[in-house]
Amino acid sequence: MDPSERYCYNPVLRWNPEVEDYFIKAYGPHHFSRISKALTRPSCYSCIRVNTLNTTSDAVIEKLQGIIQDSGFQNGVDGINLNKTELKDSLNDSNIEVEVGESEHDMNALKGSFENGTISKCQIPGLEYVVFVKGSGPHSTDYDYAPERPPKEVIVSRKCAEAVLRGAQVFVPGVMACSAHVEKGDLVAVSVAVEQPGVDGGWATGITRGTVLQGLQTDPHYFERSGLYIGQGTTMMSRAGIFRVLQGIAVDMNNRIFNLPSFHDVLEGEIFLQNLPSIVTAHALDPQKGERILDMCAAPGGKTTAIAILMRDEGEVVAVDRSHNKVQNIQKLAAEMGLKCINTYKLDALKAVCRRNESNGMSALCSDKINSCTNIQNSDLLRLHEEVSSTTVEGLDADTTCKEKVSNEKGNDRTYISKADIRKNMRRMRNGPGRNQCLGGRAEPSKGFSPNSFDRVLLDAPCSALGLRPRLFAGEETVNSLRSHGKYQRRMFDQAVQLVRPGGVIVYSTCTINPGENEALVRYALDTYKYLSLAPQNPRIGGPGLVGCCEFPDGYVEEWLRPGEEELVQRFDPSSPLDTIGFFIAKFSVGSKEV
Ligand SMILES: C[S@@+](CC[C@H](N)C(=O)[O-])C[C@H]1O[C@@H](n2cnc3c(N)ncnc32)[C@H](O)[C@@H]1O
Repeated sequence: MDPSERYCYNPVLRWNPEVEDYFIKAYGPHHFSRISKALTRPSCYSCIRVNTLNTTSDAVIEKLQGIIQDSGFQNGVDGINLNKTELKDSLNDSNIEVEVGESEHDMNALKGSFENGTISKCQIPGLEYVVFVKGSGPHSTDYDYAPERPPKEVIVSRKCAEAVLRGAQVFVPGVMACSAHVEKGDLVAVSVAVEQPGVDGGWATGITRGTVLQGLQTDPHYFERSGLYIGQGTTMMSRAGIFRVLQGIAVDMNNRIFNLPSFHDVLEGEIFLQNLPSIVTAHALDPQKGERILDMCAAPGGKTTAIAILMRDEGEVVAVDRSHNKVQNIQKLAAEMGLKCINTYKLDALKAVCRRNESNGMSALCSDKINSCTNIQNSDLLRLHEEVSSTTVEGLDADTTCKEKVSNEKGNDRTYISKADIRKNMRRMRNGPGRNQCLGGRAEPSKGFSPNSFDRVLLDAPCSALGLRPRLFAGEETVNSLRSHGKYQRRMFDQAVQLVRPGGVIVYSTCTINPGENEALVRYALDTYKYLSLAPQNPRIGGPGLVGCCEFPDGYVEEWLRPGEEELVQRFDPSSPLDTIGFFIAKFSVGSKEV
């Protein structure tokens, strides 16, 4: 095999065959293949939301420029220097039709945002507080291959590789296999073990941790790893060390396929790394000062804090999540950003509505102040909740569903102190103690809220996360698991509808490309609740939704949007010039519930 075909990054995303058929019906074969390709790559820029209550975009840009200079990025070491033409080309390099009218205007504003340099302000009206930092890639890497002297290699797990593509290092737990005789300081080619179809019809990588590689075709999964090389690095310990210690950096990645500056733990309280569609979601909700807002699936709090800042910290944002630890994370983020209007609760969003108990004469004990029920003994309601909960998909828990801020970098608790760590500590000293140092309070449980008690509700639903990038494998979702996600989301939406007041607003969003969790939810909402209508969103930079329906081999028909509805939702296509994650936003106006 030609080494240039083997030692390169050209992954093909694998899907469950039925899911692939379904998506091909939805998008057409060429468009779906572009989406699949785009999903294997990270977006070409980092998107930073500035906390306008504490600072300004200009101040943040100045600080980030200093940090980038300190870290050597600007010296071309990491290839981040913005090449205007390159970037404009990458934004234009698509066959996807860009929507017209307002959206085209916003789209041009987005392109314009990149024209001033490496770090730039978003030029979409209203989003000037969003800052973009341009990355680069894909770069080709010379792995110094010679027929008799194949490069020393390290194979990493898929999760590790996805984190590396986003800018992380290779940590010890991520290493699956390594060449014999690797010593500290060796240059190694890093490839990824991706799931392959197994004999039992499932998927498996088939590589046991600790496998010795010879660099020969007899190595396990040699041919499958063709085109799955994610860069070159220097080992920070010997082969024996890598498989003996439990943590630390195993490979310092110094020759990456994609270079994206990492701003984790930088300027805490002043900025938040957030995907552009998530920021747009908060705008679509259009929260007003003094209102009472519910964020039903709020952790880690990215959209909660964006909403609170749009409200200038005036009013109340009730942020709930079913995971205790995740609720604490929202509290920490709110404290870090200095936001006072956020109240957090641990609550299963499927049980978010509490009612007066009319059947046994007991009154619901709802706190007048916060309308949060602290006690409820309605057996009928509880039974209903049990039924609803039983539709929960196995494994659809907090950790697997909130993938927007995926943390694969398990090895972050490392003992090795790199120059990067020293720089980080210096920055911390400059920036104050930050999120990790501030204590989170207790995650107060809630038994739910009174019907009609919120002006606006955001349901950023747990989903299949099939829009997240970069992704190297998509075979785990089946048509049935996708349908289960849809059922779960409809049950949550039912709760949202009860909690919002007449005249209020519901925004529903997901980070998946699956129409069954997007357009089909909108169809369910409009057909079930006649007093709901789709509302226009501002800004609108995403594309139109999918119109029509899909008939499955088992006869099930999934209905999407009807003509005229498509321009009222925002669908962020990962293969479009915006280069965002796959995302979907629908906004509903709530009419009189009496009808
Ligand atoms: C997509 S993430 C939310 C991201 C968040 N809105 C943000 O922007 O930072 C989905 C969240 O839903 C939570 N979740 C899943 N099932 C839930 C349930 N039944 N009740 C409440 N939260 C749930 C997960 O713990 C996860 O944090």
